[in-house]
Amino acid sequence: MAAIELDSVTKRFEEGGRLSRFVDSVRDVDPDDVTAVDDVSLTVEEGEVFGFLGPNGAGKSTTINMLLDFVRPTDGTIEVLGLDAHDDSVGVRARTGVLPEGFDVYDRLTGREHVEFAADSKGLEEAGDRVEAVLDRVGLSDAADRKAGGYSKGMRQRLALAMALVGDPDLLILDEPSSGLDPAGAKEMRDIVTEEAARGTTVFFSSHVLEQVEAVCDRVGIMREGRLVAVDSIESLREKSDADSTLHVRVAGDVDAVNADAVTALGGVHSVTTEAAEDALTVSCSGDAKTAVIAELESQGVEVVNFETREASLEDLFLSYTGHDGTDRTDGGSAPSGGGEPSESDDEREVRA
Ligand SMILES: Nc1ncnc2c1ncn2[C@@H]1O[C@H](COP(=O)(O)OP(=O)(O)OP(=O)(O)O)[C@@H](O)[C@H]1O
Repeated sequence: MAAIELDSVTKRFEEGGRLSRFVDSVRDVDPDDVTAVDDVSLTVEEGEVFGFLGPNGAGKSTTINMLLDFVRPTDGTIEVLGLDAHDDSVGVRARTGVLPEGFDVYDRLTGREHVEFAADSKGLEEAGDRVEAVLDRVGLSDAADRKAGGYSKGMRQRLALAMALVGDPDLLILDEPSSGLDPAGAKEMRDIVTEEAARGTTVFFSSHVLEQVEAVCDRVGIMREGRLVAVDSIESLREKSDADSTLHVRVAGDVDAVNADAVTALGGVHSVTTEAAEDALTVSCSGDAKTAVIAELESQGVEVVNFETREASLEDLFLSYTGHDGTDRTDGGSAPSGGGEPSESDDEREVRA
């Protein structure tokens, strides 16, 4: 069963406040409205660790808020853990642990009282041992009876994680979970995500810290201007991306004898440089062009001594899919139905913005 199912979900925030009779009769949208989420369809399977990425303002928090019925979609349907996100929001929240972005503490309550409060809101009875266990798990046992107003930023974030974890939720929604954590805290948070996944919990994980995402996620979805422009495993996104991999090839004999123009002419190859001193050439190419490069060298009778590849980093991928490197990948490659094709021109979007 799917843990999260979004079907053609759109969320428009009405900014203009104009009466509907003044609204454009064709699109029925006030040009001052903000389309935070635009016709997004997405399925996250049970037990998956799913990374939700996108630049500032892409629509990630709005999507998360719709899963929890804090915000209602303008169009489309949302199911969480097999329940309707709106009609069964109480049931969804009882089985979901949430670490919200920008969580703040109640200064006068202790850490323990915060987690007890979270346990109470999830309807857990006699939760004392479970509260103790999650405080221990996030490394707050020693500080549990101190007022949270005196907690450091990292301790507040650990407390938020403890509140999300109490009651062994079926779904964990983590919005920027490593914010404020030092490297050791970020590693502990990753370990907790991995442990939760091993116990079968679905984790929906939004973050700007791409190494965190790469370390823990099975698949990622990339949002851009409200639309889901790619959904896949990081490995597949790498294969399909325009972001370059680098192939460094050492050859036997004179590298200047290589027909570099023929290599450059191969599909997916963007540049070739030769280094005579090292008898090597460096090829910048898309992930799936590397085999063709080696085959071309062999067909020229060049003996390949060895080769190394450097894959595009997740940051390169992110930039290539969100267009922040100057390219436009709104074709999405692997975007699911409703997520890939642009539904309006850039001009229209400028008018809206
Ligand atoms: N309550 C609201 N009223 C009006 N516009 C809103 C509201 N909430 C979000 N928006 C707008 O919707 C768009 C998407 O915002 P959202 O917070 O979902 O982005 P995000 O991807 O979570 O960004 P960030 O990474 O900065 O947190 C933005 O243009 C934002 O200004």
